[in-house]
Amino acid sequence: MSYLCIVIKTKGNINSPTEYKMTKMIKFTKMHGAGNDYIYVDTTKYPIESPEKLSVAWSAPHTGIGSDGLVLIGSSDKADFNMRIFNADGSEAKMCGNASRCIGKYLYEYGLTSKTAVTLDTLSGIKVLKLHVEDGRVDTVTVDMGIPADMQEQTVEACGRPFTGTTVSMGNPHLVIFVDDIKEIDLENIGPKLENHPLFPGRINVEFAQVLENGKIRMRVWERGSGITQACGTGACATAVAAALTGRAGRTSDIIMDGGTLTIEWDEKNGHVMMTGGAVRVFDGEIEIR
Ligand SMILES: N[C@@H](CCC[C@H](N)C(=O)O)C(=O)O
Repeated sequence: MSYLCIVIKTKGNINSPTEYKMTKMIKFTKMHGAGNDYIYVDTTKYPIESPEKLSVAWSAPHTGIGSDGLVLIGSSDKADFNMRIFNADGSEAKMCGNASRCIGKYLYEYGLTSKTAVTLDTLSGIKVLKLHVEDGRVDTVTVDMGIPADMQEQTVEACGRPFTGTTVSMGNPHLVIFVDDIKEIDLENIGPKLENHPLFPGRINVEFAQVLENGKIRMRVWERGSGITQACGTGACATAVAAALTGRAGRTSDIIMDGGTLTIEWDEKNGHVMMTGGAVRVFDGEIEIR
């Protein structure tokens, strides 16, 4: 089977062409985890040269495919597979919780692995994915997200008012702010101000959270490089960690986001954060690169 179609168009004399135009067809899969949607490309079959630019172009809702960013699946000499994640603005992040679950589903259901424990090489280290399979399909995935770091209380001003939150790194940086009523938060305006606050020179992901009853936490996220998304896996982990650290919750929380819920357990013994949730394939497609 041929996966790559290359069309070379020439202008002028064939012996001294003045311009070559190469068109490549790239097969991709659109997937989401709790509504956090990315375009997935298997780069072992479709190598990609400028993922930063393609992430911007393909993520655009009207002129592209429409997504929160681009995820590249590749091979690794340290783990079973490799993941690279690009936000909708083309910036590369070190880790993505929702994408790691979707990759687990992709690998198993497209026959790239028959393992149900898969290791994934990311810029934030090797993550272990445990696939929960039902009737040959990956229903949910548990990811060992590692040990949270850089936890600190911070007060930051935005839109003329102070916000006190907890910073948590889950490989990528988060600022988690607990509020009494999440509906009162104007995330569209406050989010970008906090993301780009001078206190965070590398920019930051921002989560607003409200504690509900029975270990449930309602959270909304403004993602660095992508804006408001329906969910953030690393953000859900950061929220659960911040809630436990500040005595607002125990070691296990259900984080309810706009697009779905993730269960987060912060293991008391080894300090690792375990994230469990679904992964959904939306459609397969083909797109041309010129
Ligand atoms: N949506 C992701 C995180 C993606 C990267 C983030 N925007 C960053 O720049 O750090 C998740 O599910 O974790």
